Amino acid sequence: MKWSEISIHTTNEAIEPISNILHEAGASGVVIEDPFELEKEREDQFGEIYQLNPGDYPEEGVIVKAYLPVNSFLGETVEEIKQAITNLVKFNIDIGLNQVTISEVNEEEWATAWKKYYNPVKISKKFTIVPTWEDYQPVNSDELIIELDPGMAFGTGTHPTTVMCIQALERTVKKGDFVIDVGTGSGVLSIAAAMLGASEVKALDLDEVAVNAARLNTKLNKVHDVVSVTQNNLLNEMELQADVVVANILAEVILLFTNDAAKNLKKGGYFIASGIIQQKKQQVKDAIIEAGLSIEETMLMEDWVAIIAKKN
Ligand SMILES: C[S@@+](CC[C@H](N)C(=O)[O-])C[C@H]1O[C@@H](n2cnc3c(N)ncnc32)[C@H](O)[C@@H]1O
Repeated sequence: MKWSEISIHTTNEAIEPISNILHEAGASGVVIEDPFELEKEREDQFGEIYQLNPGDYPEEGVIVKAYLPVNSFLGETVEEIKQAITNLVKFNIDIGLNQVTISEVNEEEWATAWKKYYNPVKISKKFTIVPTWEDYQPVNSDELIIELDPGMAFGTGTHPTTVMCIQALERTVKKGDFVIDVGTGSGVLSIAAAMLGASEVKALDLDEVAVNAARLNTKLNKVHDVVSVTQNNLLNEMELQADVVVANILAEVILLFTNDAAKNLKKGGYFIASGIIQQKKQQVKDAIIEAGLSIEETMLMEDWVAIIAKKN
């Protein structure tokens, strides 16, 4: 697959809304080139010094980059992104230079581009995500480490929607549980569930690239005996009884399978739904309640919402 890199020279203030616009437009990940990164102390946190190239960073403002698949919608998508960014001015957000450039990258370049910006990150009480090419020494003896090579699949583990899912899994998964992960991407949530003590995890994704990446990552983290990865459209044809169903997919997609999520849960089981923008929160909550579940908790991180619901 060919990928296109969209690069936006903007301001610090606009990073978050622009990242949201890019995610909404289907970008698999967003990279921020902020000159502040060059100054930042990283040694204390991870015991390592990172080699960053000043040539990659703008002198002023920040550059937000994202990767979009080259397909027949690309032109429209880019126009929508440009329009949405320009609209930010109406909300008094300073978009700075607002220089938007598009360039094509091939698969290999895309994968290596990620590696430059992807460092170990402690994302919850228990978990630290470490890219496979980093040599990381745990800070605490009870720290759980997920090694990841996201490859071309979504899921570096550090996106707010993923972080909230992992935090929700920490609260809901018990030893011996059966967990279903809908839209597994790199497999990060399935790996986390297995490390939290689940005895069986079913990872599902429609995208073959994700299925392969998830299989690779489950082996890398030595949880492949617990996690099975299958190509599947949402929960279609599934008649299972899980303790936890977790899904980090956009609200529009969650709305398509809230009934199936409820059907595939045991009594007392949890549905963790993430990837929801604020504006869609109520619609998703209504659908979850309509499916017979009760809302236990609503989490919020950087404008993203995750919901923990229970089957009573
Ligand atoms: C936002 S990513 C989440 C990846 C990972 N679970 C995480 O939390 O980082 C959403 C994933 O859902 C998958 N997906 C989208 N539509 C799907 C569908 N209809 N059935 C199964 N998977 C789907 C995508 O391929 C992608 O890997």
